[in-house]
Amino acid sequence: MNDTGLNARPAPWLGVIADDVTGATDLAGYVARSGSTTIQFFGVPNARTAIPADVDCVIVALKSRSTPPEEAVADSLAAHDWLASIGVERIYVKYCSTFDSTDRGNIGPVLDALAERTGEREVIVCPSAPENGRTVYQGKLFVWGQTLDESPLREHPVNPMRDADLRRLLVAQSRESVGLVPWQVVAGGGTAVAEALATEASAGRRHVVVDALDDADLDSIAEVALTHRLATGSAGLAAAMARKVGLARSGPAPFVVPSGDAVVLSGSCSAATRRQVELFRAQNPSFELDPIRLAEGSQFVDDAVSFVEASPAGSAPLVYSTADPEQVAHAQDVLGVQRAASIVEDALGEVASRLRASGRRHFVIAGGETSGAVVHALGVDSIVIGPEIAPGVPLTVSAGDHPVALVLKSGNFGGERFFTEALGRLRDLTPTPAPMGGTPS
Ligand SMILES: Nc1ncnc2c1ncn2[C@@H]1O[C@H](COP(=O)(O)OP(=O)(O)O)[C@@H](O)[C@H]1O
Ligand SMILES: O=C(O)[C@@H](O)C(=O)COP(=O)(O)O
Repeated sequence: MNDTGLNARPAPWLGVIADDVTGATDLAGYVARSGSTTIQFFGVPNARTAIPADVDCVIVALKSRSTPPEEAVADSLAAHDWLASIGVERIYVKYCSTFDSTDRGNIGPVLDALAERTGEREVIVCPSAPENGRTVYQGKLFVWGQTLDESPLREHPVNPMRDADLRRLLVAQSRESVGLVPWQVVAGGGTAVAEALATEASAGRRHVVVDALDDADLDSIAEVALTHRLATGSAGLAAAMARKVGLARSGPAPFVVPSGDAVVLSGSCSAATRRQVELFRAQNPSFELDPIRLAEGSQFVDDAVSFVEASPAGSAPLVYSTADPEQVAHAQDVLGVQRAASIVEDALGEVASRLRASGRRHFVIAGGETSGAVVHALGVDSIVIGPEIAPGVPLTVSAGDHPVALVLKSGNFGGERFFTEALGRLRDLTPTPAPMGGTPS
């Protein structure tokens, strides 16, 4: 109670700073699964942004995964300060479960800055996400049993990951020393983890990689993370924290999908998305965007928009730049890595905004950077999180007037038939229009 005798509005129990859009939605889906009402903003909201009542988890999705460290630090501190201004006392930094960062990696500088700003002495570093095959053992990151550097992530177009040793990766980026809590300790439970973290901190190792092989390990780590002002990792540890918190308040907010036609937009070149595109293309209208042809002016956004609009009514066409590593390398040789990426991102963003203007309302998007570009082009500021389609990929609807339904898929996630599954879920959740003169369903 406050001094007016009324219940003060409780602050969200978790504030999240995520380094990309699909990373944020990945975490959002897991947290919402345990009953926390979750809202995700794109970029740092301004001081006038209203937070709906009874929100349990507020996420700020940045686009900082590949930006220079100074920029990532400034954006992350701004996100922290805004979260603090709405009363959040526990911050979670969400990076990729495959620890994606460039050569001038910015995860270290962001953790250094947030450790200082929050005053946290023991910074848990735990990218483990067992449901999506990411585990950490003796400080090494595994992806479905392969070490990170031997997994398909070694061929990522922008952040190729060629080392699996998290301590080595972080030491190269951070001004802090980096410790380890090995699995043998984690298996001993939360108290053992807390003691080991304290030992590492008193030896001067402020950032501490913590092993986790499964959800039971994450539950032990979550016990400790919930006593900290700052914790960091992928969606896995945040999900374990949400499980411990349980149904925070009133349960998930009502979730209404607007009606309209769908389009699938894919800019991810991950192994998982390449397979999803290949299977979907075989049975649905599809249009390939080629960065070299776009750059030289022999292909235009108009071509893709016209193609989608000429596709059979009710179909969900695919527009994609998804390509295999040789094709990507060729485009990068000709255009440069960043230019190839931005040509594709700009084109997919423009395709999306033109299709929205002509009435399309369902957008299924593959790729983190790609999703960021599309959401920006659509002018979406925030989304409400709905049910999950696959681990780490929830259905979402934009907040405010004229909503659109968005499925923002991390490149690596989803089964082989993901696009068909997502479109089916969208159809199932869209209210059927009432017959003329009838009562709406
Ligand atoms: N054909 C292509 N050639 C070069 N770069 C591409 C091509 N298609 C997509 N890209 C770029 O590759 C990057 C893929 O990253 P992203 O969208 O985050 O996918 P993921 O989630 O798989 O990492 C984007 O920046 C995108 O613009
Ligand atoms: O943690 C994860 O693996 C994802 O949430 C994620 O961040 C993936 O990144 P993208 O593949 O760039 O979408």
